[in-house]
Amino acid sequence: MTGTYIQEKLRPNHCFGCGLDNPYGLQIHSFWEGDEVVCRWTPKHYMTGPPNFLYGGISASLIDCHSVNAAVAYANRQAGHEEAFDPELFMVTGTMTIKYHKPVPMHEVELRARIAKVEGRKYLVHTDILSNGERCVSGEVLAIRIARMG
Ligand SMILES: CCCCCCCC/C=C\CCCCCCCC(=O)SCCNC(=O)CCNC(=O)[C@H](O)C(C)(C)COP(=O)(O)OP(=O)(O)OC[C@H]1O[C@@H](n2cnc3c(N)ncnc32)[C@H](O)[C@@H]1OP(=O)(O)O
Repeated sequence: MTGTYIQEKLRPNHCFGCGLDNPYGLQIHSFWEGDEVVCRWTPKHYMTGPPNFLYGGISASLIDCHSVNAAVAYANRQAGHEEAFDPELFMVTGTMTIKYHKPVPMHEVELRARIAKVEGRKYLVHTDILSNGERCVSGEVLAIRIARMG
């Protein structure tokens, strides 16, 4: 792992997926590994969908927040604000497409995101969810930069 977690640079943040200040949320912790943003995360026992497998909506939430946070980290890196993020650099999800390749077992998963394209305010991010190194879910998220809300 290189550097601290991306979410630590986004506080205060009560977002259900990525807010470290939301004790009821998913509490993802993402970090740079080369040009990819990585997160390792373990489901709670009550997050099942199909018996013994992760609920698909949780997979979508993980991909959503991990991808948007990756885009925010990328934009800050490009702007030279890697250590302390620029509070004006804020993004939301515009569009998200999820493909469920295989059911996700109820143990630790790894998310891997990479920035595929930047066009003006739009950041296209590809993220995979892997279980034991095998791709189970993939997502394409369009993060859109906006003026800071809240
Ligand atoms: C020291 C640092 C401290 C920082 C502290 C921060 C604390 C918190 C930090 C971090 C939290 C991170 C939180 C992560 C959040 C997780 C993900 C979510 O749950 S987000 C919630 C769900 N998403 C929404 O609610 C969006 C709702 N939609 C909107 O607000 C607008 O529609 C918005 C912003 C998406 C676009 O509206 P416009 O008026 O600003 O801009 P227009 O001109 O319409 O679009 C700009 C460009 O984007 C395209 N675009 C717009 N919407 C699109 C869409 N849905 N799909 C595809 N393209 C779209 C347009 O075609 C346009 O492209 P062309 O420039 O012409 O090429």
